[in-house]
Amino acid sequence: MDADDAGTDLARVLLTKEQIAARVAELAAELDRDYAGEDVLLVGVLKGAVMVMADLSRAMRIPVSMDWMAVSSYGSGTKSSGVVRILKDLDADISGRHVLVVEDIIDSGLTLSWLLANLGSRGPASVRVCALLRKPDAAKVEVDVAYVGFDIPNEFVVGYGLDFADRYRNLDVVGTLAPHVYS
Ligand SMILES: O=P(O)(O)OC[C@H]1O[C@H](OP(=O)(O)OP(=O)(O)O)[C@H](O)[C@@H]1O
Ligand code: HPA
Ligand SMILES: [Mg+2]
Repeated sequence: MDADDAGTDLARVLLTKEQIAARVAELAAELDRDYAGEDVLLVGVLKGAVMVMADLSRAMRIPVSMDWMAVSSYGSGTKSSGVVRILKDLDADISGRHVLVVEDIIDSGLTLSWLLANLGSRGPASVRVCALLRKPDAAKVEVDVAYVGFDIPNEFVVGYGLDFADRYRNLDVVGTLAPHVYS
């Protein structure tokens, strides 16, 4: 689905599919350099990270493994509840492995800070984060994100994996939602 298909539901397109693809390719090249020769496990955080995981992993040239976790803090609203639940845990044992958490967005940082503590307690060789989007002005906790695609304004966004009430994930751009959709 593109911005035209979304019609008046989108207030503004923040990132076009070309901008997203170009930045994902740059991040992949950086990861190829930093993890060359290492055993790296990409951990995608469902469901939002599906698109960036698919595109980032395919743009990488080094071999990787992939696993998934499902945690949810937003439910169907536009505000983080701050309460993180594990809906699906990793299949892999990460002890001694280099873990790269792949996220669509760091908003308040609450989800990630909880996740990093949780993964860190499992004895990995390293844990780093790659997030397509980050909202610097929304941070409630500081989390160290090694790889960031774009810093964006503190507005609720949808597309490229990001949802509102489980919709708009299949939008090929990232944009802000018109108020009539959620009010
Ligand atoms: O920094 P935070 O304020 O914690 O927000 C970021 C998290 O919120 C979203 O997940 P969500 O709970 O909406 O689940 P979903 O990916 O299945 O939509 C997003 O994918 C991140 O995981
Ligand atoms: O801006 C957002 N949009 C969609 N999902 C989100 N989860 C955290 N922030 C956002
Ligand atoms: Mg969501």
